[in-house]
Amino acid sequence: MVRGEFDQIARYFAPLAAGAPGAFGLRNDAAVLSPPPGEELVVTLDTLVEGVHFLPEDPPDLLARKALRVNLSDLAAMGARPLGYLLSTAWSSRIDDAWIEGFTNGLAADQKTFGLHLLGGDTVKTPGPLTLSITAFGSLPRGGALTRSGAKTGDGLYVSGRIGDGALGLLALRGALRHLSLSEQEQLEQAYRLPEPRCSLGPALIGLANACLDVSDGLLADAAHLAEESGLQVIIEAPAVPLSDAAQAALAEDPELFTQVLTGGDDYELAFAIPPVEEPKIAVLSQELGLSLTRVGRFAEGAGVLILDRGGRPLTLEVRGWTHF
Ligand SMILES: Nc1ncnc2c1ncn2[C@@H]1O[C@H](COP(=O)(O)OP(=O)(O)OP(=O)(O)O)[C@@H](O)[C@H]1O
Ligand SMILES: Cc1ncc(C[n+]2csc(CCOP(=O)(O)O)c2C)c(N)n1
Ligand SMILES: [Mg+2]
Ligand SMILES: [Mg+2]
Ligand SMILES: [Mg+2]
Repeated sequence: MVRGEFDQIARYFAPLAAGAPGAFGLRNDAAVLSPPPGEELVVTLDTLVEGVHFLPEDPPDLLARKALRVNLSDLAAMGARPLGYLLSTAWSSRIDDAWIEGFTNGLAADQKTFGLHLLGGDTVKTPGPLTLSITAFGSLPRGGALTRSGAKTGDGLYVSGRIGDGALGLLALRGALRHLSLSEQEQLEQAYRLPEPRCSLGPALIGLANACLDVSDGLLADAAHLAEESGLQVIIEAPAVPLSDAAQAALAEDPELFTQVLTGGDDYELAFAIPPVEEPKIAVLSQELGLSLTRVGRFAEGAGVLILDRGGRPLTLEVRGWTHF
């Protein structure tokens, strides 16, 4: 069964807005939102399209959480803490009430985890693929935003967590990593379906990092964005790229998969530039957050991205990351 549009909003979406007074119970034309005193708003939007960003069989609760999390990752990349979000859903013909219930249960769980509420949105039906769009709002101390453009020569390039699990997870879901154990495949699939936005790390990097972004298109492509915006070259040491045990097992069987690790995307880790004087603080922060923060390279005079193998020789890769066109 599928409820009518307004019935759906009242039944499934209004409860998600109950904690946000400015959302008026989703019974008005727009929401009212103010950042905390002394802070400024940070806004971002990402869209997920079935077949492009997720698989038709992805469970609705995980998909909802991924849609929210990719946006939280962009807020974290700027150093912002989440405040709230708008949700646009274009339901395809296969979506029924049970599916929507799973979807909104996923949102409810992550609202709790990350401390934000639904503020409003839009519900439409589409003859095309299921399409979800979230606009997330966050805030940070006035003037504190991290950007992609501040890296300096000699800064270290760091990444959070592990790189490549998301991209390998998609391969696992497509049946391309059958040589791995079931638990290794599941670990990678989980990384693809439910990324971990680094919401505590981002704000902690204000005053430490000279530049920051989140890795969504692939480490090479996104490191190249940092380099370009900062007017520098970025040099990445391939052996330093942090890999999970499951990813290492995948690479042991097929070293060619390293290209996927570097360019496949779906990581939602932060990549950031740290000046040498601040580098000792990164180990402390890593301890405090219980999150590995790994130096994978450095910024130098020049342009573009250079990736070096174990012997310091440049690797040549045809692709750098995901692009839609
Ligand atoms: N259609 C658009 N209209 C206006 N701004 C856009 C549009 N598409 C992208 N942008 C802006 O371009 C910049 C880069 O967007 P992009 O989507 O590549 O970054 P991202 O969200 O960090 O990456 P990803 O989409 O892979 O998660 C952002 O500032 C974004 O707001
Ligand atoms: C089914 C399926 N096929 C391929 C991919 C890989 N992929 C798609 S978009 C994107 C970059 C981020 O998106 P955007 O830049 O649009 O925010 C990546 C890495 C996927 N996630 N699911
Ligand atoms: Mg985007
Ligand atoms: Mg981003
Ligand atoms: Mg994004």
